[in-house]
Amino acid sequence: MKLKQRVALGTFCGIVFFVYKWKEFQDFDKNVKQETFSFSEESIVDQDAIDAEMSRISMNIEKPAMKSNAWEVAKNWIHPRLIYPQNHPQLGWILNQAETSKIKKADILPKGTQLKMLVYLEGNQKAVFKPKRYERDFQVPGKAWNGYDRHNAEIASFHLDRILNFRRAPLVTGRVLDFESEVIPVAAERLSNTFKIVDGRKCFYGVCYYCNEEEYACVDENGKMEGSVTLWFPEDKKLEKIRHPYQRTYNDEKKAKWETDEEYCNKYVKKIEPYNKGNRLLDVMDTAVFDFFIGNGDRHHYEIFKDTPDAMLLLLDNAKSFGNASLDDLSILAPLRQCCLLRQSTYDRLVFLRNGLLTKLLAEAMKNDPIAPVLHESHIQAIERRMPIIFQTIQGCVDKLGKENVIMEVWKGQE
Ligand SMILES: Nc1ncnc2c1ncn2[C@@H]1O[C@H](COP(=O)(O)OP(=O)(O)OP(=O)(O)O)[C@@H](O)[C@H]1O
Ligand SMILES: [Mn+2]
Repeated sequence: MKLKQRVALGTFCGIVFFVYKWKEFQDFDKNVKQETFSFSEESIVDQDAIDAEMSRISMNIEKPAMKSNAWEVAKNWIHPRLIYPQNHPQLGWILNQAETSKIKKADILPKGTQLKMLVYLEGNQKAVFKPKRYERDFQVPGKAWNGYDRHNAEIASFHLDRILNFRRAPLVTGRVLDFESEVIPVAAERLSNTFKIVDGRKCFYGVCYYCNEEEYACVDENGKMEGSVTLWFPEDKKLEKIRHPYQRTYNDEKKAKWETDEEYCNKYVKKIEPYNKGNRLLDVMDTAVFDFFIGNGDRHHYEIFKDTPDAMLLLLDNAKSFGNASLDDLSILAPLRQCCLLRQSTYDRLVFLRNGLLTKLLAEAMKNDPIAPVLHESHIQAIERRMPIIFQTIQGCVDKLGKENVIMEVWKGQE
């Protein structure tokens, strides 16, 4: 062989070898990716699924062709593990009824620590009215449980419950009351005993644990009082209050067990009923995700339907959320980080909703609420910012324990 031919052959073999090795390297890379399971993979955008979801979430106030009244429909929706069905085209109508029905009686609701009223709507439906205390752009300083209740947070959280498809929150709408004509004439004496006039405006301070004469809600310059209306559960659905296993001490000097021991869940929570197997602990995980999105650090207790087998953890009382949009309180995610469990359907849902769809749906859901815009833009941005933090937390668990030990539809308990 001549020198030129030898060089040509050598170069050719070199190229073949390089291409072979390069391909091998790429395949290796692919294998590694498949094995380690990473959230950075692009999710497939299914436009039909997105359109279907947009129409599921959008609200139509027209009365559907049916005989029953709105309260009956809402009552019949309730199941031990769901408050309303996945498809609920009647919701807009039901909430519109809650917004417009005549108030037959307004009373105090002495339960709880926060200012509110109990109203009786025409057609025998009770509802909780939480009044507006802050302007939308006000950022509540301090911790994720500080400040007064936020009526708009109650509304936004309900719609988030729909979008995440948890369906464990009672139905909520905004409502603007004309205090003079809608409340005063029907106020129970114990409520009107808490009425006062401040700077020429009608106000009430109610009866509750923290209620007092100096902390009141007032009408605006037009005599209107904005608030949220939460439909009361049917009387036969009695509630049982349960201490949350990740309850806070609300005391900087005193840490709760879960704050000092990352093994708290494995050592204690996973071993005791009702968390040792089944749905409850997975409900607690869903709630941690939910509360982290909304910035609620105040779930000291939760409620379930009493005497109900496999009862859901109700997402009742979400008013201490959407306070400070710049605060991402990671301690709210502690249950997820420590227990390292997540329902498969919740995980799938989060994958579907990331990359902006969640807040798009939320905007669609709330755009026609009577008190729209429900949330200040900063809170919408906060929700988007919190999504990748949730995924990082899940990824941390999966890296440690493997996907099959973290993400599951049913939890069978510790071996
Ligand atoms: N929609 C509802 N249906 C039935 N019961 C309800 C409803 N809303 C509230 N309640 C009952 O009233 C109690 C107080 O309501 P809520 O938790 O909203 O008030 P709160 O003042 O924020 O309470 P807390 O200070 O404990 O956080 C609840 O624990 C529950 O038992
Ligand atoms: Mn509360």
